[in-house]
Amino acid sequence: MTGRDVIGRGLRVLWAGVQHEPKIFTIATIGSVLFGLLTIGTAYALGYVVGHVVEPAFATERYEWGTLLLAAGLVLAVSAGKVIGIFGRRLGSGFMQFRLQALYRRKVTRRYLELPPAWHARHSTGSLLSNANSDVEATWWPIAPLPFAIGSIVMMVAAVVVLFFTDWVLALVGLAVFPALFSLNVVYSRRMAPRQAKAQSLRASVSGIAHESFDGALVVKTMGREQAETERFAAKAAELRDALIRVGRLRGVFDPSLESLPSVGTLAVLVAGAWRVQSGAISLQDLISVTLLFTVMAFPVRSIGWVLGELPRSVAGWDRVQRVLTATGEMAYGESGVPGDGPAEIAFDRVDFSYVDGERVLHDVTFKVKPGKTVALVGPTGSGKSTVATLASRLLDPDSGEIKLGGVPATDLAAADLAAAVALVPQLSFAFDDTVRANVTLDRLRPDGTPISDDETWAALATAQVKPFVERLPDGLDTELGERGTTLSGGQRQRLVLARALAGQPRVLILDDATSAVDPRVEAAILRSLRSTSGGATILVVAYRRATIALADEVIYLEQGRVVAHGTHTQLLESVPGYAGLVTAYEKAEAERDRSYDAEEPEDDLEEPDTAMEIVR
Ligand SMILES: Nc1ncnc2c1ncn2[C@@H]1O[C@H](COP(=O)(O)OP(=O)(O)OP(=O)(O)O)[C@@H](O)[C@H]1O
Repeated sequence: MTGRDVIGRGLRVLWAGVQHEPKIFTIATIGSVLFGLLTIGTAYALGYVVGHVVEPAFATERYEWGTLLLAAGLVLAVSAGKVIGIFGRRLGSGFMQFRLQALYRRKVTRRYLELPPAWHARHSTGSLLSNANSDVEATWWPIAPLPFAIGSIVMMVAAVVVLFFTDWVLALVGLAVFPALFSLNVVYSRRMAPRQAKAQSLRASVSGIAHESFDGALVVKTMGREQAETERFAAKAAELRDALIRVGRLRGVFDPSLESLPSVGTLAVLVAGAWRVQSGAISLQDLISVTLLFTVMAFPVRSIGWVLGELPRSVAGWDRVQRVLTATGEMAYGESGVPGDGPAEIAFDRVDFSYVDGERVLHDVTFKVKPGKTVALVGPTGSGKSTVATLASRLLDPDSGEIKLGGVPATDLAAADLAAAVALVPQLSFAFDDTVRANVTLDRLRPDGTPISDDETWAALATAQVKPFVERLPDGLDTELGERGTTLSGGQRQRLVLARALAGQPRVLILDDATSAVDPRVEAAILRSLRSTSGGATILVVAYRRATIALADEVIYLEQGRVVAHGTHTQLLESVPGYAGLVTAYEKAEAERDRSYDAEEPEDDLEEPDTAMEIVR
């Protein structure tokens, strides 16, 4: 992108911002123009004071009180006007900048949530954070000095006009200095563009690495990778440092030039002005006014540089924000609901799916889970169980074939209806830094529009076998869980997340290895409790334990993305050698684990500990 493009594009970005906040922008610009014109007024008012008060006082050695008061009034009036101008400009600029930043943060975050898991898999958390923070800030940084810069341009034009009325020679000095100032600002921003873009993208990389290191802190520590990880971060941080130094160097060259140009103008005015005063073409008052004009204008004119100098960063930020806002791939939702109430049927019909082009993960998957039934998905690792669970909850869409929920194609369901009807409890449980209650209810409303009550929350906690634990917490449902629920054990967190799914009274419940960190006896109790109390849900459970599998009404056995067998556990045990082998292996592993669990204290979290084992066939 060339420098000219940057200015053009940057101004278009700012124009988009102005269109969002036209009223505030107008107030800020009027304030700024007022300030600009009164800045010229200041120079001429002070010139008037010198010409009408100071000069006569030197000549006559006495004050003209009337003129003195008039001069004082003039200076005060100009200052008061400037105060109003500054107030309007600053308030308007701040409002505009912060409102736009807030608006675009919301837009970016909203878009993140709409984009599909495949998009998230391609973008690091660090760069997403950088989009929502520094990119949005960079985009709207120059909008704050924009009204000031517009006021300053008006001021420069007005100053040239006023100068022509004062003296054409001094006006020529102005005509030389002001365009030079403007041009210098333009060259500055063009040179700055590539440097700012580079620094902005490195900020995202540094943030990405930092985020990854913090997230994986435990791995880094336990694997003794602190040094390597520190070096990886240091290398990127050094690149960012160098990029910022290159930005700083350019600033170092241009800033003093921009600062000193008006002073050169002042000097030129003094030289030319002294000659004009001598030749009687202008008065001393005029010379003072023009000299002051160049001095007081130096500061506002810098605002043009603030805008132009930051435009490249703004454009770089805008491009990165737009990449998120215009990213496609989100799912289109229909407008249907899941018909009727109570448990809903899940049906897969000839479903093919691939994450990456050409690498098919599911082949021709067809099965039905009748309303209210519990079906276990069983298969070796990588056979596609999680993929089926993810498709069933419509986080992904199949390449071909169809998935129906309650007889309605999943793609026809409205987003809210889908979320209300289907709950997926994933392998990785996530808890918010909030209370137990907030984590379970998520402020959701029941179908009749009322909030989920405490009784319902307790019921969900009981079904998830975590009620006794929550009861023992110091503040019960009001207990704060800390960041990501770090105050909970893995099993407690999994059960809390399950309770969250249950509290929404889903009609389809999909458990993707959702209780892996839970004692097998508790897991069995959960499933039993789910079947007897939730009553309203069809359950699809990715299962790894014989006890869980045996609890299901039916089993779907997957191998390499294909449904190899579908029937009861007993039928499959007898007729499918692969299945029998896998379940036997699970059983052996469980026996090992059971021995270790038996050696520990018995779990007292079970709601119905005595019956939990009975249901294990
Ligand atoms: N996000 C992804 N991108 C690309 N390939 C993926 C992705 N997720 C899973 N896969 C691939 O899809 C196949 C099925 O994975 P899936 O997670 O569904 O299997 P699974 O049966 O649940 O395995 P496990 O029992 O180990 O959890 C695997 O070959 C896996 O490598």
